[in-house]
Amino acid sequence: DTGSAAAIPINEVDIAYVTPVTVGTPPQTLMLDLDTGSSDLWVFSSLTPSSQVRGQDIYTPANSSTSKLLNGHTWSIRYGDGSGSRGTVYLDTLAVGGLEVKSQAVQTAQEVSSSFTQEQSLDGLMGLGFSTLNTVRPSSQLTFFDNARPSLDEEVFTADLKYHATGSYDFGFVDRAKYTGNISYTAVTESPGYWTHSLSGYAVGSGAFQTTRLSGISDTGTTLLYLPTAVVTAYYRQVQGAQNSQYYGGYVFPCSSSLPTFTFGIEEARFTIPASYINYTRISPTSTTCYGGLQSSSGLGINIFGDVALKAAFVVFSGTNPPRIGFAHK
Ligand SMILES: Cc1c(C=O)c(-c2nnc3c4c(C[n+]5cc6c(C)n(C)c(C)c6c(Cl)n5)n(C)c(C)c4cnn23)c(C)n1C
Repeated sequence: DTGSAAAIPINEVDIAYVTPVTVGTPPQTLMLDLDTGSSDLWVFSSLTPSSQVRGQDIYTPANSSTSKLLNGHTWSIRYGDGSGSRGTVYLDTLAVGGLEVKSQAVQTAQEVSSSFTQEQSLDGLMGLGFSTLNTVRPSSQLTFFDNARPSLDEEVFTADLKYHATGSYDFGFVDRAKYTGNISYTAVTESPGYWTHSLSGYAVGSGAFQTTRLSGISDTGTTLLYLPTAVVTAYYRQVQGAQNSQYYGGYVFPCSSSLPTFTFGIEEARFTIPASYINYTRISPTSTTCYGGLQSSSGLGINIFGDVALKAAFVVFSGTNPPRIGFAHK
């Protein structure tokens, strides 16, 4: 089996991407953020207090003939930006891009933090991390990818996220039409449940490539690219008027400044992030100060290769044993 679905940016700066997912019988369509940095599949639902729902589509288990309450099971998750949600669990049929799983744990939110309520175009998340990270208790549940594995033609899913455009997620196959050249693979460690791997180094603009292994997680659910302070200061040193603002919580610069590209290595391969991806957004609609798409990971305890980096490549998440991750040009 295979599946293929769109990855649609939810706003004009690609702050997150959503993918149509059908749940239940008859199918209820929700727009979920496929997130390789977590492993819970949770949705706005008929159990979410109406005061916390503002325009989202909801999943109503009572309207699905195939829904089954997973008795006595609850979940609670906290994300890197401080947002969170919690609730109960149903099992139901769920499909992404024509790929169906019969008995997927669908975590129904009974409480969501305000940042989720405020984001009307996001109806929940589909975690595509390793199932060890799943927060359902007393027994943890499998991700959609882990449930689909036995029926997949190939134990992979791929992410083709695009800059200011709709990309795609494919399950069970690597679409030769979506990339050029070869795929450069590197080892993944499942600790502690993220797609953790290393970069072989980096370069700022046309500068020399710095060979240094940088460990981090490829996380489709994180907007920006977070790297060590040494790397980030080397980058913004090349940007007129850039400063690390306590007020804005990161590197900002005059929107008129010209930015260098940023290149990262996957083993011998090199991927260059265009300057436009790093000139992320104005700090407010009328401001002439812009916020960088490359920020420091100090304080996070981990480097995060978020969408700013991932959209510069075609990425293969391979669930083989041992797992590996591949990057190709597109
Ligand atoms: C350690 C870490 C992160 C780890 O991942 C992280 C981060 N970066 N994007 C996101 C997240 C997103 C993507 N995302 C980011 C958004 C921002 C910054 N804003 C203002 C809005 C409205 C957003 C939406 Cl709707 N969506 N989502 C949906 C979730 C649940 C995230 C959780 N964390 N997160 C940050 C900012 N930090 C410091």
